[in-house]
Amino acid sequence: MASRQHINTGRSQSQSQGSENRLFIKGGKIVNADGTEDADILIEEGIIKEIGKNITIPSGIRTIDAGGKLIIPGGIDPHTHLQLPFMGTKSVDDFYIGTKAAIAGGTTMIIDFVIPEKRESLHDAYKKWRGWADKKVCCDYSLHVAVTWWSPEVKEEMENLVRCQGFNSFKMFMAYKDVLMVKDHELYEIFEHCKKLGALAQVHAENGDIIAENSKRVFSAGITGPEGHELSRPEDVEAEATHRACVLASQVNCPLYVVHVMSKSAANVIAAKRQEGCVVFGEPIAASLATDGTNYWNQCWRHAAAHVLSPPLRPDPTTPGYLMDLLAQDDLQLTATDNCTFTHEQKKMGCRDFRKIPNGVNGLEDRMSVIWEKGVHEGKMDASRFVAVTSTTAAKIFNLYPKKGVIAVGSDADIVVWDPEKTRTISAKTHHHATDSNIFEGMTCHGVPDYVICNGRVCVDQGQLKAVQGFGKFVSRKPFAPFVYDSLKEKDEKKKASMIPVQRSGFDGEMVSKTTSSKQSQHSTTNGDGNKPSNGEGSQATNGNNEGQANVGRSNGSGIPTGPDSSSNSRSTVKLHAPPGGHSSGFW
Ligand SMILES: O=C1CCNC(=O)N1
Ligand SMILES: [Zn+2]
Ligand SMILES: [Zn+2]
Repeated sequence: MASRQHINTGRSQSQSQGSENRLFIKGGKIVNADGTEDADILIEEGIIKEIGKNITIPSGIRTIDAGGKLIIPGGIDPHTHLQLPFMGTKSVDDFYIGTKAAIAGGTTMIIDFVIPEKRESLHDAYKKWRGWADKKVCCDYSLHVAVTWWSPEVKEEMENLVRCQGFNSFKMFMAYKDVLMVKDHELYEIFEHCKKLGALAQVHAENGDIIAENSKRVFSAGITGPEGHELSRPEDVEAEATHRACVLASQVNCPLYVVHVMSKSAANVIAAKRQEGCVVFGEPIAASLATDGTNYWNQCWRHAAAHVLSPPLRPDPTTPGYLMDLLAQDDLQLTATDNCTFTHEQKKMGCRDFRKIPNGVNGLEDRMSVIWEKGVHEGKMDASRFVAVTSTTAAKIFNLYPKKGVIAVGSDADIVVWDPEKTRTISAKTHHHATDSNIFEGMTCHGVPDYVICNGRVCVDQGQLKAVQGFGKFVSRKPFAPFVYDSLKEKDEKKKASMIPVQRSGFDGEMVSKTTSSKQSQHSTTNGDGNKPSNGEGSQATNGNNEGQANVGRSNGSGIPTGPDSSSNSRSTVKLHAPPGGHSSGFW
């Protein structure tokens, strides 16, 4: 059970006054990511003050009877795009409507994205987004910043945002060529800078160059409908970029977060890299966990276009179940929605050309119920894992924990009384989004919030939505999140230990003597990074094949670097083909 520590959250009494600044929740089963507990909860001034069985109830306090229900941390959606100017229009869920819809479904915090245009100051863009959001949000929110271009000024602004404005995450697009996309060498430098700042690097992982070429060819072949969207960016294009981002990040040992994982192939890349010991997090979204790309071939254009987002949903109908399995076993780590909604009128901008269909779907209101239905009710995960993937892990990754993401003394009173047996059928006719379609239309889900409490204010009251515009606050975040950065230290040390230059006797190019001892001698037959020289690299010592025995992932004591760090798994020593002179595990 989460430690019960007191945390100063900085929210003054007036901010959390709300309809009741004291609340008592009795009779429920508390579910945290690390366990469950039958206990009551006393809330005062927006903070969880006490958890236990025999709490003295102050007089005049409102009591919520949570008998037979679960008490879970409010959902945290770490990936939304509210009122985003995009593709010649603007997403219709703004910071008021979007956060109201979020609360209706049991989400009590969002993290949205500042997306500067190329050449736009990151700081100016940040101020713009704060101006849009602060007066509208119904629940607490935070922001990531997208790095859509690279220059010394951008580098400096990133540092200022981390040190002075409370940011610890930056997103880079590998797609949207010429609009948002950055190139590999820029990614390398941005990752290196994120690592130095103690920030998390997020990527939209699709190969933008391939998409640009494919889109032209698919359209020229006469395919103008939404099916062209998926045909132009099949899952290989997502998986390739996912792998490339992992390789780039590991060169500089930068922690990586892959947003909207939409395919089996990309998910497998993340799972494999995590097995190798890379610090990489995978974020499937409600859409990819509950529906699929066969919708792009629906006879109804409106239906098909409503499902257009990037990366696209995959036509393999087994994808959602596969991604949910990986999420249940922590090969994928947490869920979001990429909520970026457009009406049918807006989607019609692409009625003759799929490349012009505004990309984006809903999810904010329905994520919690959809994940409960497809994950818990279908028996793939328990309630604690549900809490982890909908709230706690996001709080830990983005350094909001334990202020957010846990039912613990001192934490914010962002709490949901969850009825696991109640059902609801999702429809655009009844949802709270501003859009006129819902990609989960007609889906009946178990798992419905009875009460949703935001910083002590009851915002869903026995199923009735009572969200208040402007009640939410911006939440800043510190760098070097322990959950992210603590596991990097060991890899940093290992690499430092292996970055030893080879000492050589002379530069006259004479054949050096064969190594006689197991440790690297003064006259080694290996090149600078400890590998056997191959065609044209280093001295031409001929020692037969280039193969060698190596303890993958562990220093072998001589300072010769080894392959990908697999120290985190039980893999034994493996026979490696010495890389042709490049570092197989990267260097930093
Ligand atoms: O990356 C993004 C931006 C907004 N919409 C979308 O579908 N993908
Ligand atoms: Zn994206
Ligand atoms: Zn997005």
